[in-house]
Amino acid sequence: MAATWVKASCCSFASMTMTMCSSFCPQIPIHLKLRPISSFRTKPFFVSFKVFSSQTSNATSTVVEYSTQVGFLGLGIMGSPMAQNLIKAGFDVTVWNRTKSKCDPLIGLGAKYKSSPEEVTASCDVTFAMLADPESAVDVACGRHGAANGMSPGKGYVDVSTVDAATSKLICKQIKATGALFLEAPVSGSKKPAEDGQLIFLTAGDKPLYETAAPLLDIMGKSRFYLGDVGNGAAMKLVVNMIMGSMMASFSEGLLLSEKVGLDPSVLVEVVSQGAISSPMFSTKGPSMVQSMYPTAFPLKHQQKDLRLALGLAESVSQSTPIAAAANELYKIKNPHQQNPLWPIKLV
Ligand SMILES: NC(=O)C1=CN([C@@H]2O[C@H](COP(=O)(O)OP(=O)(O)OC[C@H]3O[C@@H](n4cnc5c(N)ncnc54)[C@H](OP(=O)(O)O)[C@@H]3O)[C@@H](O)[C@H]2O)C=CC1
Ligand SMILES: O=CCCC(=O)O
Repeated sequence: MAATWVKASCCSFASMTMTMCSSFCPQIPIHLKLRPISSFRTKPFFVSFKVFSSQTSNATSTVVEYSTQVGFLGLGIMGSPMAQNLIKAGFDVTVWNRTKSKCDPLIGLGAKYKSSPEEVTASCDVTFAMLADPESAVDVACGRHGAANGMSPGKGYVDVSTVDAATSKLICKQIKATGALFLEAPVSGSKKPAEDGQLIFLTAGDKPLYETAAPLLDIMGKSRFYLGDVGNGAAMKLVVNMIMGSMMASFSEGLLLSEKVGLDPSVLVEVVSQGAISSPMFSTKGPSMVQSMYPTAFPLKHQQKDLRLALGLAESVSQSTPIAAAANELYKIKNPHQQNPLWPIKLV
C-alpha cells in the first residue's frame, strides 16, 4: 500500500480568414471554407476544423473538406490520439514513429506512412512532432534523416513535445535555416484530453504558422495561447508542470497520512473536492489512487523530466524553488524497492 500513493501520483498522470456566418451556433456542426491568411501557403487551403467562438471557448463540431498534407512524428501516449483526431477529422496525415508498429493502427485508419522524419516533412505542408524529451526532439528534428532535411520554404514544423526553451530554440534555428516556419506548441492535458480533442496549446514562434495551423490545433485541442517568442511556450508548460508535480506529491502524502491515522482516503478525496483546494486533477486521479489503480497516462519519467527542466528554468533566473526540488527527488525513483529519504514511506 505504501508504494501506492507514490506510484499513483506519477502514473495515473481563422485566424485564417474565415468565409463564414458570424452568428454561427457553436452547437451545430457547420461546414466552413477557409482562405489562406498569408503568403505562407502557396496553394488554396481548404480545411476542416472544429469550430471555436474564441480562443478559449469549447469547440463542438468538426467538418471535413481539406487538401493540405499533415505530418505527425512520434506516436506515443499523446501523439497517437492527436494524430488519430486529425485523421478522423478528414485530414491527409502521414505518420512516422521510431517503433514502426505504433504506426499500424493509424495506417489502419487511413494514414500514410514514411520511414523517416525527413520523408514525412518532405511530403507534408505542416508537420507535428510529439516526442519524449529534449534529446529525442532534437534527434528527430535535426538528426540524420531528421525533419529539417525535408523542410523548405512554404512548410511549417510544429513541435508539441515538452522541452526546455534552449532545446526549442535550437530546433527552431535548424528548421528556419531551411526557409520553413517554426512553432513550439507544448500541450497541457493528458491522455484523455488528447483522445477527446481537449488539449490546451501553449504556442510561440512564427505567427503566420500559428495562424495557418490554428484549425489543426483546434481539432486536437479546446484552446490555444499564442505567447510570442520561441521559448515562452516551453517556459509556460514547464511552470504548469512544476506546479502539477508538486501538488500531486503533496496530494499523495495527504492520502497516505489520512490512511495511517485511520481515516478513509476516499472521504478525504470527497472533502478536498468540495473545498477551496478542489482540482480536477485530484478529483479524477484521487479515486483510482485510493483503489490502487494506476493506468499510465503521464509516465513518471516525463514528470521528472519536466520538474528537472523547470528547476533549470528557475535556476536561470536565480529563483528558489524548494518545493519543486523536493518533489523532483520523489519522481526520480526508478527502483521500486529503493527507499527514498524524502518520502515518508518505504517503497515496496
Ligand atoms: N502523457 C501525458 O500526459 C503528456 C505528455 N506530454 C509530453 O508529450 C511528450 C510525449 O509524451 P507521451 O506521448 O506521454 O510519451 P511516450 O513515452 O508515450 O511517447 C514518447 C514518444 O517519443 C518517441 N521517442 C522517444 N525517444 C526517441 C528517440 N530517441 N528517437 C525517436 N523517437 C523517440 C517514442 O517512440 P517509441 O514509440 O519508438 O518509443 C514515442 O513516440 C513528452 O514530451 C511529454 O512530456 C505533454 C502533456 C501530457
Ligand atoms: O505534461 C503532462 C500534463 C498532464 C496533464 O496536464 O494532465
